[in-house]
Parts: sequence; structure tokens; C-alpha cells
Amino acid sequence: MNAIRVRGLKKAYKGHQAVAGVDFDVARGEVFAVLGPNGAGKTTTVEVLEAYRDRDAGEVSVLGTDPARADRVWRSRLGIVPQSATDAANLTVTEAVRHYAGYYADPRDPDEVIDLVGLAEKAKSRAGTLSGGQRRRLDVALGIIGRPELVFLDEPTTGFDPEARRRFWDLVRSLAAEGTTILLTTHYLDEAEALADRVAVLAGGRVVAEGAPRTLGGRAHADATVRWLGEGGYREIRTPEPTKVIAELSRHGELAELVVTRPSLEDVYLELIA
Ligand SMILES: Nc1ncnc2c1ncn2[C@@H]1O[C@H](COP(=O)(O)OP(=O)(O)OP(=O)(O)O)[C@@H](O)[C@H]1O
Repeated sequence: MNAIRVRGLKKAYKGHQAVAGVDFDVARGEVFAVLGPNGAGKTTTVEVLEAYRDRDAGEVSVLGTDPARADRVWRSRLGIVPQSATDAANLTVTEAVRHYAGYYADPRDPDEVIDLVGLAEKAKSRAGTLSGGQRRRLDVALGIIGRPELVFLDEPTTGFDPEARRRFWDLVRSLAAEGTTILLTTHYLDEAEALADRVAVLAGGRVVAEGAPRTLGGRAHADATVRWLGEGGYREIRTPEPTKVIAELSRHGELAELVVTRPSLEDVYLELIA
């Protein structure tokens, strides 16, 4: 059974169709990324799945339950890291994480989770004094403390420095390795590429493309660009057969600064949402 199944999901706000018929499935244990420009409908979709928002139409199943009929037991199987930070300003990091752990039957060890999100040095600091990125890491800690089967991460690394992002990626990978299903929204295409088994691109409230990051939008079969530094400057050839091109070119000797590239996920994404 899939962890998430969405068919024909629609949601309008005062006549504005924010989600206009969205379909996708997320398998158990999968890391699934929802991409799309501002206003594409990502948060609305995720909030319907989390049972934070009613829908106008469509079928939705999350861990086998319709979120519209969700109960506390179902909720305790989810880990939710919303876009807006959790309000725990007066608690220390340790107090906040312990407090949340108390809501669950079989929580992770709070100190371990604090360490996992890289907040060990800030364990005694009040949440209100943390930097934006540290606050976000606390949100993530609170989202995973209950050992959830399915984690929703809405733009989890916004405000992270590069090192914190890499640490966070490792954390997502270790959750996935334990079998946790993860649905993440992000504006960082490198993040989607690094983490996601599959991505869906939303634009104007619809899924405009879906697939593995490597193959999205025909990326894997797109022409390659062979680039090198020739005598008169940089040279470029676009070709479906870069190996052949390089074999021929290299008969004349070493090719300086040789690189072979294919369209990046960002190139494909920008084309999809244009
Ligand atoms: N509570 C609301 N009331 C009215 N309109 C809303 C509400 N929430 C979202 N919208 C509108 O619905 C559309 C989709 O918003 P949503 O937040 O789902 O997009 P998003 O893809 O998550 O965007 P972002 O990348 O900026 O977070 C937008 O046009 C937004 O203005």
C-alpha cells in the first residue's frame, strides 16, 4: 500500500483555484519532493494531506486514512515540520524536545534527536534566542521526535547555512534508511536532486511533471554539451553521442578543461514552469 495517494485534489480560496486537480502517489519508504514556484499550491496540498486544511474535491489517503476523518492515533504516526516555526520561544531546546516527546508512545531519545539536528551546543538556549536556521532545526527535531512513519517537511532548509544543509540531508537520508517515508517541499533543486527518489513539479495548482530527478522532463536523453579550451578559446559541441565526439577530438591530443554536461535539474525545471 502506498503511504500517500492523491487523486483529483482541488482547493480554492475565495474563487482562486490554488490546487486544480492534483494526482500523485508516494510509496512507503520513498523520499518524494514537491517542487514549484511561489504560489504553485505546494503548501496547500501538503496541508490537506496533514489534515490542516479541508479540500473541495478529490480523494486523499495518507497511511491508509482519509485526513478528513483523521484521529489522534493517525496524527501520532505523522511528523510535521510546517513552514512557519513552532512557537516554543520560552522553552529551552531540551525542554521543547522533551515536551513534544511526551505526546508520543514511543519517542526517540530527546538528547539524541538534539544531537542529530546539530543543536547539542544550543540545548540549554531558549528557542526564542536561536538564529533562524537553528530555529528551523528545532522544528525538524520536534517533527521527528515521535518516530513518525511519514514526515512532512515544508521547505525544511530555508535559512540554513551550507554546512547545516548538508547535515540535514544526512539526517533525511538516515530517516529514509530506517524506512521513514518523507514528503518534502523545497525551492532548492540541488536538495531535491540529493534527496528525492521522485519529484513532482507543481505549477498553477497542477502537476506538470513527475519522475526521478535524473529523468525528469526527458533529462536523461537530452543532448550533452562537450566543452573544452581550444586554441582560439572555449569550444562547445551539443551531441547525443559525447563519447564518440570525445574519442574523435582526443585523437589530436589532450583536451584542456574538458567537461561534458547535460541539462541540470534546474534547467529542466525552469523550462517546465515557464
Ligand atoms: N489561507 C489562504 N487564503 C487565501 N489564499 C491563499 C491561502 N493560502 C494560500 N493561498 C493562495 O493559494 C495559492 C497557493 O498557495 P500555496 O501556499 O499553496 O503555494 P506554495 O506553492 O506553497 O507557495 P510558496 O512556494 O510561496 O510557499 C497562492 O496563490 C496563495 O496566495
